[in-house]
Amino acid sequence: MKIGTRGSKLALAQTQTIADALIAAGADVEIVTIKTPGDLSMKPIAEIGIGVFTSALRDALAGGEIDVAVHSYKDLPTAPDERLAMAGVPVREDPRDVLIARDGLTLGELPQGAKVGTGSPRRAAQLEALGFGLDIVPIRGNVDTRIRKVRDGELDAVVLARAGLARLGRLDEITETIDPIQMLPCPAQGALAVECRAGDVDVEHLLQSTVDDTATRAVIAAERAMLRTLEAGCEAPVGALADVVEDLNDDGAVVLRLSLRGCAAADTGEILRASATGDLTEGEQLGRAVAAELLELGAGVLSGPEA
Ligand SMILES: NCc1[nH]cc(CCC(=O)O)c1CC(=O)O
Repeated sequence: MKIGTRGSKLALAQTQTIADALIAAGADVEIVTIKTPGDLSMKPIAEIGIGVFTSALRDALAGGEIDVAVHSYKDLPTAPDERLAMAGVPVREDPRDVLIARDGLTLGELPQGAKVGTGSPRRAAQLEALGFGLDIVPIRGNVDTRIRKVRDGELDAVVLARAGLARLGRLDEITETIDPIQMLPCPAQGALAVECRAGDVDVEHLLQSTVDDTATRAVIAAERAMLRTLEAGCEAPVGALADVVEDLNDDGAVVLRLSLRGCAAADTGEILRASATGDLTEGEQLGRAVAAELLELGAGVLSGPEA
């Protein structure tokens, strides 16, 4: 079974976890790396286009060059690919964003005018809205490159996904895990998407029984439905975080519910927020409802070009 992945250190680390699970289940696997336009160009993501990290992998999968594709879920476009099946959504890593700053500093301790690197409009919009007077510097590149800009003194700090650092064994370099009250992560951040060809039922069943997690599917469904309703891509200034929470029903019994918080930047720079809870099985409806509230608050103005 050929498992396709991007060739970055992070992509290889996350693909290895899937390969290990399949090997443990008795499968014979080989990892195949595929170059994507997102790896070959250092232009801002918005200029390269949608699916820059995922389209080449999906084409290789549909064309039979590989049998399984492992993606960072948040890099996938919101439109489904009818050629493929989403066969596995493994337990996700901590979805929060983190700060890596010089001298062990936290966001609140950075001086006014401190240079904070991020290429993400979502992170930039939420950092600006904190009102700390930070100087947001657009950057791209892999995790190593971004952290090096802090070590070299070019930047005071960078904001990254905690999940990427966890997978690379670099959690000890974090100077603050940012509270979702200050910054909501990208929808599906920290989650993986494992696809096979539609109709390849043996592979689909194997993935479902080895790497799939029902609770993760529920939270991802809510976050992604919100994003899809806002017609925004992974580079849009949209944050979302769903959690499975305990609640009491009318009889006083404990039930599991889905809680979703979302935010979107208005063109004024103001961050609009909405949240709701719903049934565990109704992530889609919950996501659409929170998106509808954000649109009503004025988020419609940002559903322009996505990338
Ligand atoms: N935007 C690039 C990207 N795509 C996936 C991750 C790793 C985190 C994840 O798996 O969600 C990253 C790096 C980052 O945002 O710091």
